[in-house]
Amino acid sequence: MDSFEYRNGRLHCEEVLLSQVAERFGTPTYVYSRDAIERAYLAYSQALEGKKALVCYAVKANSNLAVLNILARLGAGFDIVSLGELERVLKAGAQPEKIVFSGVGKQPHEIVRALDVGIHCFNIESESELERVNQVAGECGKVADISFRVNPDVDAGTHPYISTGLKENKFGIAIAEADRIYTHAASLEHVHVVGMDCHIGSQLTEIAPFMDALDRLLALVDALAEKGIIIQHLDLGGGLGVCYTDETPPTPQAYIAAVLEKMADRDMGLIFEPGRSIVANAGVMLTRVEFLKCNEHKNFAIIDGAMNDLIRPSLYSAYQEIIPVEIREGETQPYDLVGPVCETGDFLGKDRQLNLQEGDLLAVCSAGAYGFVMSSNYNTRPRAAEVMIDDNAMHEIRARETLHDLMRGETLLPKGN
Ligand SMILES: Cc1ncc(COP(=O)(O)O)c(C=O)c1O
Ligand SMILES: N[C@@H](CCCC[NH3+])C(=O)O
Repeated sequence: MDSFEYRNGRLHCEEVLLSQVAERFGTPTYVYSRDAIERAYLAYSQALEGKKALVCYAVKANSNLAVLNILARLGAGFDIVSLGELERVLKAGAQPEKIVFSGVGKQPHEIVRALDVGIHCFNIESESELERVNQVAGECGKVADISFRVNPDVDAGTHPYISTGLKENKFGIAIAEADRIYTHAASLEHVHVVGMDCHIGSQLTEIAPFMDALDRLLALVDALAEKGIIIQHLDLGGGLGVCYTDETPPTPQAYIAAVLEKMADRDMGLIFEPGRSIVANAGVMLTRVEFLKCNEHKNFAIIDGAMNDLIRPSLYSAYQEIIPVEIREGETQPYDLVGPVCETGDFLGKDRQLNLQEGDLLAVCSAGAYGFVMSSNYNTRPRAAEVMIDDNAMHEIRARETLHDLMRGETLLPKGN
């Protein structure tokens, strides 16, 4: 969160006071720092300089067009999981040959469009999907470059909902089956095997599980090479964790150095698909205290941001720091920070030591990843605004939804029957 700092007790992003952002755009509002996004991306791309490598930002973490455009300008590739994400990255200026298409359920029309624009490759997650890509490519008179997402069965040591590389998870093809499936794919006419990928989970704070997975993939690469199936690139997915509170994840530099060491002098391309580690700490969500409500058991601060705006605390019991936009001296008390949504699970933080008054502004930290993108209209609440701080200026990069937006596309039944 080094782009957000206190000066004289007031929280700033660069020279911009966050209280001014709230005044101008209201709350809840997501605020991102262009500088922080750029620095996080460059940590990856510079560590890979001179290598045959692509950094494909995982769009699902934050798909705002302005965010994507910042990354596209730096030459980033993109990891997409839907047609919607594909259209967004194209609009934001992505180079199609730097796009990889992940996800367990690609639909025929999505495959057609991806073939049309000429993406780098499809990360295929099952045999049925292989058949579908082969068939659709045939119908289009094309050959699709493909990679298989191999499930290496390693424990990423992260939250069970965001752990993806165990054999009980729905993702990828089982490593034990990979040899047979690759061999079959090599015999198909409309796919061309170019890569191998894996993604073992998100918010990993240790290098070891990545290295475990890499060892297993490299053994498979070697076994396939003996059969004449040459893997040109390895895609190690995303998953590098960030500091939300006191975690000490490896830096992208340390992680990449460990990967490069293991790759030694193999002549293979590398792809990384970082999401969270590019954007999480480049953003905060501003919210205002509406009411303080205290009883003999609890102090509640009812805030105007809720689980529909930021679902990570409710969904994963995720911890995100919540800090005052203006520090007030004096005694703190433990508060549960709860939103206006009609669910007991609607909280952004519990037992937080704060000195609060009604009307105070708070910043929920590390909200740049899996924040706005996972928001919803539950309780018919408009989705928040998004603002980018760029060169000491604030830019509204998405307006808060209006009442009109909240009913868009719906119709009443015709009268009569
Ligand atoms: C296939 C794939 N790639 C990349 C990512 C991005 O992960 P992270 O945001 O943890 O870097 C994800 C999400 O976990 C994913 O499922
Ligand atoms: N949405 C999750 C991460 C999921 C990663 C997507 N594969 C989070 O907020 O931590």
